[in-house]
Amino acid sequence: MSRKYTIGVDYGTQSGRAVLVDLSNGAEIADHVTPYPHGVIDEKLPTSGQMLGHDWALQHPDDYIEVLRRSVPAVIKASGIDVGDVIGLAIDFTACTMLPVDEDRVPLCFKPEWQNNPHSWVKLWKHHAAQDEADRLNAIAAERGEKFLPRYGGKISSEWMIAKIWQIVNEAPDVYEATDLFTEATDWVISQLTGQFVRNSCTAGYKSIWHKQEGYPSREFFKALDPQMENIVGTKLRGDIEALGTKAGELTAAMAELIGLRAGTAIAVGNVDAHAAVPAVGVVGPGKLVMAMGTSICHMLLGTAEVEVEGMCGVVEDGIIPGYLGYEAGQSAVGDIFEWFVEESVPGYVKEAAENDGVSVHQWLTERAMQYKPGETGLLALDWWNGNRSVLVDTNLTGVLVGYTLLTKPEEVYRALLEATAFGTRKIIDAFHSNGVPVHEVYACGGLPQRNGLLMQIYADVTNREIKIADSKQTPAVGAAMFAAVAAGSSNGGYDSIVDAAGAMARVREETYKPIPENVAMYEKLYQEYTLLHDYFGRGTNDVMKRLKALKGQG
Ligand SMILES: Nc1ncnc2c1ncn2[C@@H]1O[C@H](COP(=O)(O)OP(=O)(O)O)[C@@H](O)[C@H]1O
Ligand SMILES: O=C(CO)[C@@H](O)[C@@H](O)COP(=O)(O)O
Repeated sequence: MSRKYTIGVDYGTQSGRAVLVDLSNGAEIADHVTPYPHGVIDEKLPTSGQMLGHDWALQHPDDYIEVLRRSVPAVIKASGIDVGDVIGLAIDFTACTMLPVDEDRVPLCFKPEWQNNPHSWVKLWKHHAAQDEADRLNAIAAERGEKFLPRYGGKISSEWMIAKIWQIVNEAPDVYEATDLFTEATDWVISQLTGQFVRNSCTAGYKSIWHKQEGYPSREFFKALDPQMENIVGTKLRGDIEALGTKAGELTAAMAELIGLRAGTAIAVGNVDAHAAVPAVGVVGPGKLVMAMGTSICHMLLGTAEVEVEGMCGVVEDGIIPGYLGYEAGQSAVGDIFEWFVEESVPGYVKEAAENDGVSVHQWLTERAMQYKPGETGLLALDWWNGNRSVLVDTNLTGVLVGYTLLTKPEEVYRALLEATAFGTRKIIDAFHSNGVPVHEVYACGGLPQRNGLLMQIYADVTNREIKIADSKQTPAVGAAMFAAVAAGSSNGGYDSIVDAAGAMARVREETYKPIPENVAMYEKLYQEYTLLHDYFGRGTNDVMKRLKALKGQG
C-alpha cells in the first residue's frame, strides 16, 4: 500500500498553518503559514472604522477560510504527493474563540445588516471585555452552589463562552436575538468543510461548562443570569457533541475544489491548539505536563481522578486523551509580553544595533540577557500584562516591575520578563502538584522553545524540572494530523486510537533543558519574593490595579 498522509491545520492568534504529515512516522513533509489578512482586530472595526473598547479582540471569519484556500494547496504542491493519498484533515484552534451564526451557519458579521455591530464578529480567545459578566456569573454560580464551579478552579474566565455570550445579551440584545447558534470557531470551520454542524467535546467541556455526564448547567442557572438565556442550551447552544478523533463528516465537493483535496476526505471534529499538542509530544498518560508556549501558555496534564485545583481552567473527562481526565491551566500572555516590550518599550539604539547585527530585537536582547546570573538584574516582575488566567483567574490584574534604577538596561528588563513568566508557570505546577495531580516531567512545544534557549533554561531552573522539547515546529498541527488519522480509521490507512497514532508519530528532541543547581537555589529565593508580590496585588491586599483600571474607564 502507498504511504498515507493527513493534514493538520493549526489556527493560532496571528496566523494559521497547514502541515502535511506522513502517517508511518509523523514526519512533517511540508508546511505553509497564512497570516490572517485582518490579524487581531483590537482597535477599530474594518467595516465602519468604529473604535473598539478596551480589552476587545475580534477576528474575521473569512481569514480562517483563507488559511485553507492558501495553505492546503501549498502543502500538497510542496510535497509532490498524490492527493489521493491524503486520507484525512483535522484542525485545532485557539479557544474560546467564538462567533454568532444564522440558520445557514453564515457568520452574522458577513451580513450587511449586522456587519457594523462589533458583537456580530468573532470574539477572539483574548477578548477580555466580558470581565463584568464573568464576575457576576461566578457570584451567581457560587451563591447557587453550582456543582460545576470547582471543576473550573472556582471561577469561570471572561475568556470563555458563557461570559462572552452574556456580554452580547447585555450590550447587543438584537444580535443575541438574531443568532441561531453560538459556535466555537473550530466547530464553525469544520461545518464549512463538511456541510454539517457538530460540536467537539473539548471546547464544549473546557469553554462552555459542558460535562460528559451532567451536560450544560441548568435552565435555572441560565435564567438567573438573564431570563433571555433560560433556554439557551436547547437553542443557541444546541448541537451534537462528539469526542476528539471522531469523524465529523466528509469534505464537500465545493470545499474539495476550493482547497485541492478529494471530496469525501475524512474530517475530524474540531479541537483546541494546546490540547492537540499533547499526543504530538507522545504524552498519553498522567504525570507529564505539556506547555504549549507561544503568545500565551496553556498547561495540559492528564489525571485519573477529578480533583479541585485552585484557578485551573478546567478538568474535562476525555478532554485531551480518551480515558483520562484532562486538566488545563494557563497564562494569558507570555510571548505577547515579550512582543510588547520589543514593540513598545525598547530604545531606538537597541533596534538599530539589532538591525546592524542582522538579528531580531528578541535575539539581540536575549544574547545580552544571557550574560546575567539569576538575581543579578535586581529586577522582579509580575507577568500580568494581559491579566492572570491561573491561578487567580482575573483579567483585571495588570503588570508590575520592581527594582528599576538609573542603570537598568533593556536586556535586564527583558530577562526579568522572561523570568516572570517562568514564575507564573511555577505557580501553576505547584498548584497541580500539591493538590494530587502530580507533575513529574515537563514537555514544551510551540513557537517559544524553538526561538529562545535562555527562556527554556530559565523555566527548567525555576521549576526545577527537566524540560523535553517537541521535535516539531508545528506541534499542534501534527497533533491535529494524528486526530485526522484516527477520524480516517485504520481500515483507510489511519489509526484506531490516538494512543496508536501517538505511538507511531510523536517525536521529542534528544537534547533537553536540565535544571542547574545554583540557578535553582537563587530562583527559589526570587520565587518567594514573586509569591509575596503575587499575593499582595492578586489576592486583595491592595486592589490598586483594579482601581486604576476603573479610573482609566472613566477617563
Ligand atoms: N526570540 C524570541 N524570544 C522570545 N519570544 C519570541 C521570540 N521571537 C518571537 N517571540 C514571541 O513569540 C510569540 C509567537 O509565538 P508563536 O508560537 O509563533 O505564536 P502563536 O501563539 O500565535 O501560535 C510572539 O508573542 C513573540 O513575541
Ligand atoms: O486558551 C487556549 C486553549 O485553551 C489557547 O487557544 C489560547 O491561549 C491561545 O493560544 P496561543 O498562544 O495563540 O497558542
